[in-house]
Amino acid sequence: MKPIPLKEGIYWVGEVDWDLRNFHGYSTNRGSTYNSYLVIDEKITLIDGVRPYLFDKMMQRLSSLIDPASIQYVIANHVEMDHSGSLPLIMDIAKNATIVTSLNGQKGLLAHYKGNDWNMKVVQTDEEVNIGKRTFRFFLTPMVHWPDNMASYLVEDKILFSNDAFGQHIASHERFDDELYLGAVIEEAKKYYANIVLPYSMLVKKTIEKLSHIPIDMIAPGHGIVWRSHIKNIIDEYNKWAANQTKNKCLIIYDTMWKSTEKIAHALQNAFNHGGISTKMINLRYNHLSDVVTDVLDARFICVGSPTLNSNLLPTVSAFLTYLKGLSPKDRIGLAFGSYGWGGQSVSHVEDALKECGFDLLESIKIQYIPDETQLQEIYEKTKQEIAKRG
Ligand SMILES: Cc1cc2nc3c(=O)[nH]c(=O)nc-3n(C[C@H](O)[C@H](O)[C@H](O)COP(=O)(O)O)c2cc1C
Repeated sequence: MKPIPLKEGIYWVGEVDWDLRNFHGYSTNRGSTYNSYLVIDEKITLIDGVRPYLFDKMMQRLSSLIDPASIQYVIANHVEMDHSGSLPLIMDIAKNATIVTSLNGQKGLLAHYKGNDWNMKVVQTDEEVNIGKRTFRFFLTPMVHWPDNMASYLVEDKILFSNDAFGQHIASHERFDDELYLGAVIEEAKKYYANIVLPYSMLVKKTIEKLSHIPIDMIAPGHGIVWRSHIKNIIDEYNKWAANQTKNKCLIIYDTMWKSTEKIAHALQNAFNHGGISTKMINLRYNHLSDVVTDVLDARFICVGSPTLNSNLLPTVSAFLTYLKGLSPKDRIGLAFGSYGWGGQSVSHVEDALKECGFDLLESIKIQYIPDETQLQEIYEKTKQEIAKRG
């Protein structure tokens, strides 16, 4: 349980969660970490914490460096329990410590951990707190992704403790971006952005703009690896995602009971391919929602298909549409399709959901029972024309 130095006197003291595979419904195939950082100065400062079941391991790391009772500041960048869950345990040990947080952080922490009488210092954007040789400057980042979020910048060492921003769910022995395969780290950062940050892209843009004025040697997020060699790469990616830059890529997302809807899906695939658009077939029975929305992040076309089941959608498609609406990606081109037997309500349900997302819709495709070769050819021709109209 060794602490890992970031710079002199600054250590990662978090914990790796090797077994985590589901994080409030987000599939974390590579596990995760909860990153807590310790700054040893005149006033010993702890930044964020771990989930309570990992507290003892975190304490072992801390205790190898300092007496945990001597912690004077605990910076709470975010109220969510993966970072704050061990705060009551820390405050029981560091009885004289002051929690440094945003105003919404204070409200959120007191609403989570009721009945506590902690010393708390509320900070604003650009406010500074001196801890000896070093100074923390705070940047409030409300709604990236909770109202309480903030980032803490260690001025002299040029380290940005960004909490959820720039994070990735990766469990690894390695702690830095240059110690792992960069493509995999960016892919996990993309998944994190799509599932957690996407609805708040406008605010992300503003945050990046604000941060562009400060020199940064390291970005130390709340999950995953610390950025020190590829800071420009991750900021460039964040800029693209926040600007909603899509590729000429089409997702054909569906489920099917007897493969009729799947036949339509393949006819659509051929039409998009003919238009020079790369396609990805995503059967919701075999793909996790959090992976599907990772693809949504940079796809221009989103086709969604469901057969009619009991006058409604297949539950997998329904769940996907609910998740998609919540994440609200903007400026996509959508298409609803599906097979039915008699009422055929599924396609209009998909259409309604895609309209609610604000997508520009291509003409929907609805086929009774099994599409034959003529119908599939018609779907192909019609979709080709629709795509051509969009340029
Ligand atoms: C359990 C069950 C319930 C169904 N309910 C409806 C329905 O309410 N309305 C309807 O139009 N078709 C209904 N169907 C018919 C299917 O939509 C139809 O068989 C369709 O072709 C299936 O498409 P798929 O092969 O893509 O699953 C139902 C089929 C099943 C198996």
